[in-house]
Amino acid sequence: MAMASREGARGDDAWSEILASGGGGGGGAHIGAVYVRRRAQEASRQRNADARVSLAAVDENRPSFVPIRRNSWNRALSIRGRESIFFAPGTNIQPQQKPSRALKRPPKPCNREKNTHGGPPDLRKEKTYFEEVDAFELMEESPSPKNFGTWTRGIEQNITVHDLSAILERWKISKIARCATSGPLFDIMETPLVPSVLSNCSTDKYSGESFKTPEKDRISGMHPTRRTIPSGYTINSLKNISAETSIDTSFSELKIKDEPTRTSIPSLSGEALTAFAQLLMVCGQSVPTTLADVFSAYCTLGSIVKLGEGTYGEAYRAGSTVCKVVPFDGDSLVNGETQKKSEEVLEEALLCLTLNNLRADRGAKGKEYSCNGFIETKDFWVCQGPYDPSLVRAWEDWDAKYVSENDHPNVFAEDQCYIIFVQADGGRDLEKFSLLDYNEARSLLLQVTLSLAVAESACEFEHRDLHWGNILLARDEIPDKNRTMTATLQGKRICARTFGLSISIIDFTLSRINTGDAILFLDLSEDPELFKGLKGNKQAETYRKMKQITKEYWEGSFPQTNVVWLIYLVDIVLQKKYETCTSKDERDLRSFKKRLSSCGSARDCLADPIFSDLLSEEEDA
Ligand SMILES: Nc1ncnc2c1ncn2[C@@H]1O[C@H](COP(=O)(O)OP(=O)(O)OP(=O)(O)O)[C@@H](O)[C@H]1O
Repeated sequence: MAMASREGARGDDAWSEILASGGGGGGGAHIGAVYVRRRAQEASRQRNADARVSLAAVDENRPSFVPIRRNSWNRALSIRGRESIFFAPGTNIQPQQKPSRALKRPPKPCNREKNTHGGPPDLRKEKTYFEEVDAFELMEESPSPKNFGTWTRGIEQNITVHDLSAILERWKISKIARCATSGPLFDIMETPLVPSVLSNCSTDKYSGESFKTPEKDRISGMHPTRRTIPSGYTINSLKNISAETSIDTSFSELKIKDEPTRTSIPSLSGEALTAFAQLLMVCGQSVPTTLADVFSAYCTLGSIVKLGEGTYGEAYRAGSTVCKVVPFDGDSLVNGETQKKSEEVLEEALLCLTLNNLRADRGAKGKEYSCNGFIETKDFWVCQGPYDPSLVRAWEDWDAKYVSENDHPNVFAEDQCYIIFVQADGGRDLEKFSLLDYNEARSLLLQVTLSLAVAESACEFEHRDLHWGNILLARDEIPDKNRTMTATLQGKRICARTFGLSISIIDFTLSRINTGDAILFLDLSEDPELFKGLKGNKQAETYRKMKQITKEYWEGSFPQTNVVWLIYLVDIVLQKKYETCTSKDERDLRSFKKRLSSCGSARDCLADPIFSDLLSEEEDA
């Protein structure tokens, strides 16, 4: 079974082991809270079904790879409401059970390490936490948002450094409080404690086994979950907290009022903040700003170009960055869908920040795990107000050329809220990108495999939606066939030949990750439509394979879901082909695909002979 091989291959010298033994497993991970990004019924299934039908079939006799025109019907999926299951390190979790429990008050940040791990209080954590808050308050003293352009952050290549640890800590506390007031949607469980690696997403050393999310097959009797109450939490005390701190502060209370510079933020001692307030905090803002203010920090408004669209977001090029604009918290349907809520947007931001932590240029040197294959999120902004005319113009230009499936931006209310994800420009998505030759095809496959292997080993990452619209490619302007990229896997520096291609994986809407303190995932069982795509359609079949693998236990760690997307990717390469594709190339790719089906994780796949001449190991990082 996949899990067995995953565990079996974990060792001190992962890379040698991979080379020698044909691969290891998904590696260890951390344990924390589980948050379900739960989807609700959709408003416009039919629209998507129609689109699916129209584009799915390439050839009647051949399985289709082709999703709907705008990449996939899952674009129309909604994430509406989340359940939360908290569990302590070492816990075996059981799906969907809500036992009765009493919870105690959450400790303050300064006590958390002690309370959770039995060690001394970690004052460093408290310090960084308050540094984050201080930084935030300094921002409030900064020039008014009206003079946004003068702020010393987020502009062009400047990257805002977020204290993920502090953000997660605050988010968790607030989340618990929110859950406590909103009914029995979450569990807290405790088993013997092992250290947690809060928010570092395995960039520090850990011994994989200690931090692994419990596997489902362990749950069925072998290791019955001991559900007890972690110290410091009771339902009643949580309710008290939320009452004390007005956790139900409505969004309207936080909206821009007449005074633009300072919005009152719930007191720090109260711990809990609304998701909207936390989102502002993550963005380093006291109040929302305007779309024009954000975009003019990156480019002149006249130069904005729309690059692509999804159900939730419109991607625009702004200078050297790409800004993905996602409306949220509004009542109106957008593209037939309910808008995302602040909480969902906040959790997506946390996921992006966790993946950012894997980047080689972020955080501590000598990381155990690093890779640059996930799109870099440079910043986030909360905006409110009319859709800027410069964006409307860019939207209409794109529509004239490609015919948008999205609603015209004039549907948005004048006081609509938006989150802007400021990302690196990853290039063109695979759907539109033409590979030149077999080496580029292998480079694509290798970089995706390597990125997944690192993230899967570091933080139990599973993308779960890696269709061709979610892989971006860029080719070096000056081709250098000897170009390499490096990644770190369990402390070993790996060098991979790229043949001048670089890939970026985007769109983590369906993804699952273990931040070290929390598991973020989407409960796909709430969306049966996802699994009803056309028979023979490669993408639809891939969702169904994931369902088989996970047995609908979506909170669990199943690195094999990464493998099925790699198999899908080989199919795409075989289908797209490239001019110089020979029958030998095709044969090699087909046998690679066959071998993939016996892999249990992306890390297993990395050991495949198809990559062997492209990979080398560097001296210890
Ligand atoms: N960082 C980026 N660099 C270049 N192009 C991008 C970038 N981000 C997004 N795009 C373009 O915009 C398109 C839509 O982006 P994305 O998939 O993130 O939107 P979405 O609304 O999250 O989609 P979904 O409906 O699947 O949730 C992509 O397929 C790609 O063409």
